[in-house]
Amino acid sequence: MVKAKKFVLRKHPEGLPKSTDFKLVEEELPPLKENEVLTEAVFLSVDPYMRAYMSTLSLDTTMIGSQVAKIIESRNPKYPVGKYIVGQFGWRTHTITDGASAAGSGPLIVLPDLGDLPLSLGLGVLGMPGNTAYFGFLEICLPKVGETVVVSGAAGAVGSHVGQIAKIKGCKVIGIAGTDEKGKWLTKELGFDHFINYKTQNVGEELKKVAPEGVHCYFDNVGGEISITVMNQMKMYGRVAVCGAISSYNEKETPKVTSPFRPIIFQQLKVEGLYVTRWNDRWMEGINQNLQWIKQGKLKYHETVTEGFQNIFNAFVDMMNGGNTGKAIVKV
Ligand SMILES: NC(=O)C1=CN([C@@H]2O[C@H](COP(=O)(O)OP(=O)(O)OC[C@H]3O[C@@H](n4cnc5c(N)ncnc54)[C@H](OP(=O)(O)O)[C@@H]3O)[C@@H](O)[C@H]2O)C=CC1
Ligand SMILES: O=C(O)CCC[C@H](O)\C=C/C=C/C=C/C(=O)C/C=C\CCCCCO
Repeated sequence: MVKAKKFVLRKHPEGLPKSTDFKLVEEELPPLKENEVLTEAVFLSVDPYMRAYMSTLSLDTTMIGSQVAKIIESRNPKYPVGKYIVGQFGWRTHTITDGASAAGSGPLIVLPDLGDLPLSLGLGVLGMPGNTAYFGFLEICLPKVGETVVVSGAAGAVGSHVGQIAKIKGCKVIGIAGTDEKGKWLTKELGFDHFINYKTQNVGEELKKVAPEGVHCYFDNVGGEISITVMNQMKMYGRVAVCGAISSYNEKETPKVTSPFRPIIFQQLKVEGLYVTRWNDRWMEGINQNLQWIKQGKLKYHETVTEGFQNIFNAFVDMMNGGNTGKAIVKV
């Protein structure tokens, strides 16, 4: 009999989540039924959406999240033992699934052969964040060669990926993030043209200096005043991809911000929200293109790894506080 360990939500958090909002429990798993497989987590993802969803999750249910898991027992020929899958199984060590009804949304996929690349990329550049960057930027910002692109949350899983795709597409790229170390990584390693530290610099003034021509595309991961500031400097008919609003996830009420309607109307901006499951039917298109760019050396990835399933809460809060560069993951 396999005993799974899992974190359940004990309390809806107020502000930044606390470890006491969760409880680590064990669950005895039953024998497999026809078509079921037993999986064992090897890497787990921690993502900002988890905080956005927490207030709607039922108490005493397993905290949501995706993981790369190894199939360790199988009664389903589609998922043989030894294969690795990406599944929305939540914060748990072992899971029984029949594939068709995988927990959560998003496709349950068998990881393609990644050669020497780490399996954990299935949670980052070759998974949901990578497809968010690929589809969210290319399908909504519709970048053109020579255009100026601004990315907020630029040093994170999605933002650092968007900026690199923008460089691949021949754009000038300005990243906004919260530490100078992140800025150095963006400009020296990833080829961003400029960096603005929103914690220590005046975003509006710095943006005017590095983009006097104005901004064609804004890929927004953070929302709030940063975004209004960028939108005020956008060119006529600029495009805004609204991917996330992490600046508000820990707030009880949606924070009051300066109205964005003046730039939206006067600069006739196209502002479009996105949710990556929109492209579930093209999932492998994004993964394959991102994989090709990695192999060509055009797309670099970085992971901030926390060791130990028991430390997943720390990994989550550390990411929410800006402790990560690139994709934040937990290695079991
Ligand atoms: N719409 C969709 O389908 C999807 C949306 N998202 C969204 O994209 C965004 C980025 O996600 P992801 O790349 O996974 O996360 P990241 O890897 O970027 O990690 C979150 C980062 O957000 C930054 N941050 C935290 N608080 C604030 C704040 N108050 N103001 C500005 N920046 C802040 C921190 O970096 P720093 O040091 O710069 O502060 C932190 O490292 C999130 O908003 C997420 O919800 C992600 C996936 C899919
Ligand atoms: O179980 C689920 O359905 C979660 C799906 C996770 C899956 O991996 C696919 C997509 C993840 C999308 C992430 C979206 C975001 O991060 C943005 C989420 C919420 C925005 C809330 C804005 C609140 C403003 O105050």
